[in-house]
Amino acid sequence: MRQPRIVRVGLIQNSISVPTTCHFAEQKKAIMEKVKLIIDAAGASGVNVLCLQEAWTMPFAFCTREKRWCEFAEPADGESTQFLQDLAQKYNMVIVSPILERDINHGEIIWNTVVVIGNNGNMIGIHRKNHIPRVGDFNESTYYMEGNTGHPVFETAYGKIAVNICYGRHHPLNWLAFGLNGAEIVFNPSATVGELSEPMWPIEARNAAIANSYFVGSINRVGTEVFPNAFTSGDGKPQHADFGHFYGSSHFSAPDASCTPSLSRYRDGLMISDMDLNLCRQIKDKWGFRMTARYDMYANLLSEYLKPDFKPQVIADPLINKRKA
Ligand SMILES: NC(=O)NCCC(=O)O
Repeated sequence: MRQPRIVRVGLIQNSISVPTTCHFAEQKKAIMEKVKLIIDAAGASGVNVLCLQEAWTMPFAFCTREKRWCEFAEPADGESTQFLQDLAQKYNMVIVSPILERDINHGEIIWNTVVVIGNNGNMIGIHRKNHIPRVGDFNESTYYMEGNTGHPVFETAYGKIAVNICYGRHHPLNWLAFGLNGAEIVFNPSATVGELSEPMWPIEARNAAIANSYFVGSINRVGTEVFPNAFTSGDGKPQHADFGHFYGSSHFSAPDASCTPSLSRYRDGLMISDMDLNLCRQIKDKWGFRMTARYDMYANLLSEYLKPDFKPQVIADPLINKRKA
């Protein structure tokens, strides 16, 4: 009986614009100029909520473990947020902006953060990446720690949104927590390469959308970023100067298990999809996942598991070694 709640949602994937050897200010400016054109296209298309890719203002330099890339970090209300605030207001659009944050009020430490900008150009709030990868060349723990902002859901003019940043998509409890807080759309801005994660990419977000009865917007950058100094992955293989290929393939998943086609593996792109947020409740009513979830049972297991004297509940076959030859 409710009126449809149609929201037009956009995802932007892009490569960097100039080589990583250029002056940092030039690199950032070039990316901002390129992304502005795509945001303008989203605005002209009537997008209501738009999400950019992880650390969109910079090359994904964390593989290098060189600290000079921290130069790209900026306060949550800094240059890129101010740049996007104007565009959010101009296009009456919510913009989700993942950046490298420098927290000037807390010792200038660095976080992997998303800034949520309302359609009036106001800053609604921030969220910091909960799970930090230590896999292959993704040595991000060199730069920032696990986030301290929990699982906020941002109530915007167009719906309740949340952001599960990149590696957090491998953690089902992270997806769950955004759902428990009432998210209707969860964005997953990412930076990941084909050799590492491509077989997982079409599965994890889609599973999360089904299990949590919400929409998911998955974004990955595109291209191969070559860095000035070679680095190793600590796996005995030769040193190298790039991560491999960021495979794009941004797409949406819906709570009814449907999904859109993906953007290109190679080119910049803007994915736009209209979604009726009523589907979240309709699927909850149909499947009853929340109702049947037995959260009390799992809360109990988790609290037992955290105790130092926890013993796994394993029932061994008493005849396990008794088989005659
Ligand atoms: N940026 C990031 O967290 N990448 C980790 C690699 C992955 O999760 O696929």
